[in-house]
Amino acid sequence: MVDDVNTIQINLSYSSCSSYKMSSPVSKIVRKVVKNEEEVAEELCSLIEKLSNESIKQRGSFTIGLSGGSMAKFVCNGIPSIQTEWGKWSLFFCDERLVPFTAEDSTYRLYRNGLVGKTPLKEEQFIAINPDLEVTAAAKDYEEKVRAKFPDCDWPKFDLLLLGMGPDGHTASLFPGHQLLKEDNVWIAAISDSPKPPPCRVTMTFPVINAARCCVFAMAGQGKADMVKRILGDGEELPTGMVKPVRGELIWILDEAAASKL
Ligand SMILES: O=C1O[C@H](COP(=O)(O)O)[C@@H](O)[C@H](O)[C@H]1O
Repeated sequence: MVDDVNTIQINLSYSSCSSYKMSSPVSKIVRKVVKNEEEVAEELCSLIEKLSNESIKQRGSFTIGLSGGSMAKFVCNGIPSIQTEWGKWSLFFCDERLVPFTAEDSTYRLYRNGLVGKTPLKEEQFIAINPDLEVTAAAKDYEEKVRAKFPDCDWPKFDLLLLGMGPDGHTASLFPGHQLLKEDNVWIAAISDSPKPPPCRVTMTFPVINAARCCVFAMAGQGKADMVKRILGDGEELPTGMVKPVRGELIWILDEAAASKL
């Protein structure tokens, strides 16, 4: 379990809304290195268990944002065994590929297949995109769905966002050098020129990500080591390095291989 996580409550407020300033420093950063991929999943899932129970105790619900790729594997393998009040969860997507739910690369599909039937979570608890819409309409529609869960907010305050990091340093569908890195008007943005296929996606914007109570990166393997060093060691301002929760906590869970160049 992440050593310092017990102090997380210091940063929590009871509201589900947040204000946002681009330049605010991150409140707290925790870095945890474990042995291997299996331990990354265990560490991540104990953290999810702990934060879900704290959120439910304090606010009566748990709001979590999911990412695709390797994060889905960690979560789907590990969380079926945690102890939590599953009925109080709402699951959102930090980003999603605009493909049918039957497509291999649909992130919703990964989580639905991995969690519904294997946990008490029900399909209705997933706040998913409408993949039949054109990309700008899909982003607008998804923002409306998220706003309905966070009424009257400037910026929503998710209890936990699970984020990945691509080999180019992207996170969610926020890619290096892309104009969306500066987007601070909308909660959910459309991207139709993603350098990583598929080209059309919807993504949470940085003000939403950085308003969360807690953001977590979890990764394993030598393939992540160079980029981990560039972000955490050299402090490069790539999208992953721009995740700086304003009044929240930032947690990195790495295996020894991913941390090997730090
Ligand atoms: O395309 C995406 O990639 C990132 C990173 O995935 P990973 O497999 O390299 O961990 C992921 O976080 C994002 O949700 C996804 O759309």
